[in-house]
Amino acid sequence: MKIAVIAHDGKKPEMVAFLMRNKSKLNAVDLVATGTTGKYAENSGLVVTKLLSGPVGGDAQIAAMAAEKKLDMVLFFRDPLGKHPHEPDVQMLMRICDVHNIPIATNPATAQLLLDAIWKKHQE
Ligand SMILES: O=C(CO)COP(=O)(O)O
Repeated sequence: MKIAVIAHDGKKPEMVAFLMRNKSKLNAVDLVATGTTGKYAENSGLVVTKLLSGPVGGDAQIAAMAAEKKLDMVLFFRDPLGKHPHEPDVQMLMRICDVHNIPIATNPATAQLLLDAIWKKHQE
């Protein structure tokens, strides 16, 4: 199972807390993240493949993986109160996930529900 994790700066602490809380489930998962998110994510002790930082193409790299159906799920801890110079990339990533029917969570509550669901499905 391959899961992409992305967090805007204002949401990185929540993202790390989420990873720590779900470490037992995520240990067996192939995790990929945008650059800075990945560095923070490693604080949880999980192994993470780091791509480019979001504003310089990381979101686009994750979108490309989604378009090629190489991802099972995207966990995107968005900060709706922040300004992002790469907002077009953010919109593009969400659009591509919708185009290719890739599950995408944009807040921690949905991320938890999606992870629990995909985990249960894989246990069956
Ligand atoms: O900008 C991002 C998501 O849009 C995340 O990028 P970083 O993980 O490099 O901070």
